[in-house]
Amino acid sequence: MAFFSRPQSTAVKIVNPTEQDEPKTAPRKDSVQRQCRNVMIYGFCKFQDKGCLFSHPSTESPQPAAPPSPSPQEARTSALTSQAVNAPVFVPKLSTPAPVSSATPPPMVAEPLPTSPETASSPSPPVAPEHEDYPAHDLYDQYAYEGGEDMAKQMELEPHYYDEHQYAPYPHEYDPALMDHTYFSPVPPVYLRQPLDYHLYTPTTPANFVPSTVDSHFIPPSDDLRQLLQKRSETIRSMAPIGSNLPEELQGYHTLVPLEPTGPGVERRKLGNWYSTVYRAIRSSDGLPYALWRVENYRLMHQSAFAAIEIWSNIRHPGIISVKEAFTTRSFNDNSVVIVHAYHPDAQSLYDVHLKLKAPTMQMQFGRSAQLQAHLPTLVPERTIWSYIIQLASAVKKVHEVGQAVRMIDVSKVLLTSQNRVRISACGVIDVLMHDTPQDMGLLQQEDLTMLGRLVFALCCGNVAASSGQNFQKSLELIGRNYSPEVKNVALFLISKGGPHRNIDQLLDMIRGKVLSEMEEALDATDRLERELLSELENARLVRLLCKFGFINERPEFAREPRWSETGDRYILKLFRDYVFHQVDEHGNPVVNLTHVLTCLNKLDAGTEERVMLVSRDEQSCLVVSYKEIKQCAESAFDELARASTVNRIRR
Ligand SMILES: Nc1ncnc2c1ncn2[C@@H]1O[C@H](COP(=O)(O)OP(=O)(O)OP(=O)(O)O)[C@@H](O)[C@H]1O
Repeated sequence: MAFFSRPQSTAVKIVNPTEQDEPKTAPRKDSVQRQCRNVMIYGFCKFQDKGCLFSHPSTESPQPAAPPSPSPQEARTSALTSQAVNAPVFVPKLSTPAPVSSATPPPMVAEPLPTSPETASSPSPPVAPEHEDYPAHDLYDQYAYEGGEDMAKQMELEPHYYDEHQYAPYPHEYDPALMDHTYFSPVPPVYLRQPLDYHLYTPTTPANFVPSTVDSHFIPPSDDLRQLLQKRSETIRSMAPIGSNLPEELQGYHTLVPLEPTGPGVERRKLGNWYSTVYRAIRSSDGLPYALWRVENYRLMHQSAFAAIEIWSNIRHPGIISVKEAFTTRSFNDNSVVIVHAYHPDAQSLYDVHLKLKAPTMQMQFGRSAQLQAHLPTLVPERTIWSYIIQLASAVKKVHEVGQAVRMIDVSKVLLTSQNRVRISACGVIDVLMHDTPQDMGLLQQEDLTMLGRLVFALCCGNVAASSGQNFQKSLELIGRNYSPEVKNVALFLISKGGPHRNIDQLLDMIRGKVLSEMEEALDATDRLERELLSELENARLVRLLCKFGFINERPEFAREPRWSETGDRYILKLFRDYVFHQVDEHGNPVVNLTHVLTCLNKLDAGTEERVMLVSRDEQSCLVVSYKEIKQCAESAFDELARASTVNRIRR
């Protein structure tokens, strides 16, 4: 089969329009040509001879007789008339209303006009509001809006133009009885909702407003973001090295993978008096990955040790890695305690990112001096330092608010989980390990601030021990040289022994100005992600469509069904499938054109009127059908299938 192009539409010659062809432009709606609203409502205008500027048809009778069979426009006018019998007299608003005399009672509304029984009883159809039907008091604004400023000005200059008593009939309160119910319909209007044209992709915000190629503070350029997410998916699926010798099952978790190097020869640091290892494992009940903190050789004597875990499991904050649960286990052939946290694939500690000496990768390129330089950690930019301070301060604030202390804010325990996004890990671990050592919570919270100060020193100076005794002065000078005085102040405030008055709120007050720009970046990130999401929105729709096609096409039970045979109505689905996926070019080579497939599927989903020529495999017959017809056919085939699947389930 050859690749068919879409049937061409008939060519239409484009010529300059002649004068006769040109549409007659409607005469400008000047106020003088506009019919007076009083005439429309009441059939006459009492100001006709008193200077009313609107047009008044030369009719003798102020009460026009109802026409025998009204045209739609007339019917509408009669409906309006029937509703307007109690309406107040139309009085254009003046900017300086004349005072109302209290002595003379204001004239009341016009007498109800006799209406034809037909128009009086029949409910009026919902009518879209038009300018003419707006309440009279909006008319002044209407003129100004439509460009009738001259008229409006004229009205303004003639304050005595109207009878001053005419102002009173207007009630100050909103009277529903006076409402034009064609406008404020008590019954919700019925709309015929048209489906979206899915073949037209939803436009996103203009690229220069939310640029996706720019490396913003929290979100890398779109391509990198996708790579990053792909890499994370891959990380989640990675396997443990062979010979890891890990338990197959651990209290409802399986497929353990160590997240740090283990085994003989690996240098290990202790957490307090204990060694710890972090694993990733899949939870059987939900199939999701979690980070398991295992503290080795720890014999837990009392269940009360887990009291803090309950508190931690209720803390939700974007700067804290959530705690799920904790348990003891002997599956590692020892007494281990395991604390389960949320897992963030490819997370790296701040130590690994900023402080760890990097391998000398540039040796070949730049020689020995470059090699030595390559070992040195690079200076962390001030913007990044502020971002970390703000995020961590916000996390600390949350923890202190619930009467808890973080107890572990360290470059090795703060993880970078995505671009410039940090989270405190290992929460609850120290609480479990030290559960039998009573501690003053106020002091622990003070210690949190000091630990945050040490972290700031370490990051600014590229040295874990930057805030320790002998390094302190030199580190302070270094911070003063490389960072703004505000960073230095914050670092000093945090590290100083401030006494019980030093608290997280004071820190937040100090960094208030920086929080604003952080928030802007965060909102920018939300916009960026929303835009990315929007561009992926159509994927799910197309997958669903393809799945439907997969379900209905080539089912063995349809092989002898007359409806799917060459004379059956479902035959077009077979041919359409060939048209979309099985085309060959004029040399008989398969056409593998994703754009063609997507275009066809989108048009099918939209059910467009566009026609397509479908040719049988033997090229003996061809059908010209619209996408709309194919869609109807596909939907009815799928509905039948879906119904059959339910029936069988019920029978079983
Ligand atoms: N919740 C988590 N999600 C994803 N990865 C994590 C999580 N918690 C820890 N990790 C990973 O596990 C690694 C080991 O964590 P750990 O706290 O033991 O760090 P470390 O650098 O080995 O510190 P230490 O030397 O004190 O043990 C971290 O570097 C981090 O990459």
